[in-house]
Amino acid sequence: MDTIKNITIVADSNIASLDEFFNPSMLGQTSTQSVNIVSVAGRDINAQLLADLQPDVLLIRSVTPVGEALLANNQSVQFVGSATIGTDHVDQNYLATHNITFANAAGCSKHSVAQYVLTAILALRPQCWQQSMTLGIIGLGNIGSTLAKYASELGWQVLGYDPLLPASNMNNASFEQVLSQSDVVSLHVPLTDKKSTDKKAKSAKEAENINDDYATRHLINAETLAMMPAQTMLINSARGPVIHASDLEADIERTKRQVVLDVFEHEPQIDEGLLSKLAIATPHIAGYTLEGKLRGTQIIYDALCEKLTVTPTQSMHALLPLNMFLWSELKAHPDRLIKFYDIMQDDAALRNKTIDGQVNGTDFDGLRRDYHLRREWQF
Ligand SMILES: NC(=O)C1=CN([C@@H]2O[C@H](COP(=O)(O)OP(=O)(O)OC[C@H]3O[C@@H](n4cnc5c(N)ncnc54)[C@H](O)[C@@H]3O)[C@@H](O)[C@H]2O)C=CC1
Ligand SMILES: O=C(O)C(=O)[C@H](O)COP(=O)(O)O
Repeated sequence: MDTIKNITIVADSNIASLDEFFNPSMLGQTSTQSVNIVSVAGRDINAQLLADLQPDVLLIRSVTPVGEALLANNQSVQFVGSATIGTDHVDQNYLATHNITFANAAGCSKHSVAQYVLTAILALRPQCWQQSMTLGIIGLGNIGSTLAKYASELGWQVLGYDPLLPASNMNNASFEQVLSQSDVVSLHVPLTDKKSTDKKAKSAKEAENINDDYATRHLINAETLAMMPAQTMLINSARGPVIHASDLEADIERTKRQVVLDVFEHEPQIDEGLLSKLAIATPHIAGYTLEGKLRGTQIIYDALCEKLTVTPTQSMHALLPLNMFLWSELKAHPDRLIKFYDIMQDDAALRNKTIDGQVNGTDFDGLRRDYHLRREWQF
């Protein structure tokens, strides 16, 4: 791609600071070269649009499925960047076999999501500021391990389960132990699927390094929910289909469990039956801080610069206003939580969109598009 004169980029308009990062000067272009950036809603990026625009670069977030259906007739795209941690919407094997470079933004919002989880717990159980409790964490990668650090700052016990990592003082329990012995269980796994007998699908999983003995779709279902005492809170800020939605609804009906969902199995449509039973519900914004989103953009910008063999010159730090949100201050003044993050406001905004027994996809996406990005607390 370093020989391309003019670069055409199709990008999800929900990517933060697109123009500040992806312009001729920041992409090392000379005065005779141009960067044409077309930004559209992520769900509107389709094969026809790519055929019409013939972009060199595709920049997405989590709502654009990328694979054969999108790229079968592609002659132009050489780089796909997803400004997200999750990659379940991208067929990475398809990209690799078609010689298309892929980058995602691993870890970009790990503090933001961990802070979302902490806020949810402390909003629902303020006594946990003073009292020790056991936090169960399923998935101890970037977000799970960051959450564990906050938990230990608060003097909480951590029971962690991650079968793909070595045992450690954090990775210290079985799945059953985490579910049955925790006061709160928080999910931080990627969305992955079970073994396929189809050879092609199997090698795709191998290429993406997914160990499907531990597939996470419907990891939380009627059987696993039954392992959790009724008073155990459940939080999902990973991916909706990690929890079987109708099993969860039946479980809450039976146990009156406190459940916090940022992600939903049938997102972006949310059924009021489930919504009305949740302790906190938010529209997939756990990672939506200014820092989390800008870091996502920075990571894919750096990767594109590498592909273009130019030195990255834009830095998110030049775009960030002063951040006054210090974790040390909040820890010393728990009564300031609402000023750091008013999670109940996000909850109310989602519930207020209920019409005719559901929140529709347009309204759900609108809440995300127009979200006032919060600030990440400095740890
Ligand atoms: N709600 C939101 O706004 C956001 C949601 N996410 C979601 O959070 C997920 C986790 O993010 P990171 O921690 O950064 O990813 P990561 O890749 O750093 O960590 C995921 C961990 O889960 C483990 N894992 C995989 N299968 C497992 C299983 N069956 N049981 C237990 N552990 C398992 C892996 O070994 C890995 O250590 C992402 O894949 C994404 O889907 C990420 C960012 C924002
Ligand atoms: O990074 C991820 O993974 C996420 O879930 C994102 O924060 C979600 O944001 P969108 O990509 O859907 O804007």
